[in-house]
Amino acid sequence: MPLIDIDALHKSYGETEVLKGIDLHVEAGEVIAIIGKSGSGKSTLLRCINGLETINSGAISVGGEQLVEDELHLRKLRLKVGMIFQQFNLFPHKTAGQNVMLAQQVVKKRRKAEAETKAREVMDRVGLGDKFDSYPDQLSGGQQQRVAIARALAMEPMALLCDEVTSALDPELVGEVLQVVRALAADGMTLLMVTHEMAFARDVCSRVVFMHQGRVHEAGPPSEIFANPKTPELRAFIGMAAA
Ligand SMILES: Nc1ncnc2c1ncn2[C@@H]1O[C@H](COP(=O)(O)OP(=O)(O)OP(=O)(O)O)[C@@H](O)[C@H]1O
Repeated sequence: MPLIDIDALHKSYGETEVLKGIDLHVEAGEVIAIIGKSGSGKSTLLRCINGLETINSGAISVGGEQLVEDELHLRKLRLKVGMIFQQFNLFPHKTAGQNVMLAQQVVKKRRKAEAETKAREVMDRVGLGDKFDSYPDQLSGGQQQRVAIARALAMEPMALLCDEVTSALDPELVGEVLQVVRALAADGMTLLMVTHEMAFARDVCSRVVFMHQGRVHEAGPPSEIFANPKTPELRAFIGMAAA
């Protein structure tokens, strides 16, 4: 059974249907890039998987458990998938380490010592072992985003959803964050990432999903999607992205 199973997902905001029947099945260990024009529904799809948005119809399950919209269930589901956003959303008055410890203590009810051990382990994993006691404003944007990744990893999610995690960064800081994501992929983490980094999608992802007007318009391995796009919409998008 796929780790993330999405069937006939529909999502509207008011009268506007943003997701028009999405089917997507993600196996454990897959690294999927979601690409498409602004407004095609990419972020909304991730937010639905994480239970941040209610859905109108269809079904989403993670780890074999179906998303149903009662609060307790949604909270459990959010624990199974981590999400990383364009903005890092760190608490400015807490150190990097405390930021990584906090959700563990509040949500997972870990004791302080246990949360700290885990926080040190994941800070090491993102290459920031020496920044445990630094405050966010003492860190670069790339380092802050790596703290946000560490914070998600500390919750031991079954999959990570990444929503344009490099878009807010200065160009010279993009590489270090992608390097961390690349290492997670190599370690077997299941990743679903909305990205504008086409070279990264081509090199690292096992599958590329092209969204257009609320639907999965074309999907396949990067070799096919980039070298042999079948639809005019994908051809136009790739042409635009390369420009
Ligand atoms: N909370 C909301 N209320 C109303 N409309 C929304 C809301 N969030 C998104 N939308 C609309 O839904 C559509 C899809 O938005 P979404 O952010 O999912 O697209 P996207 O493909 O991720 O775009 P981008 O690349 O610009 O982030 C857009 O037309 C957007 O204006």
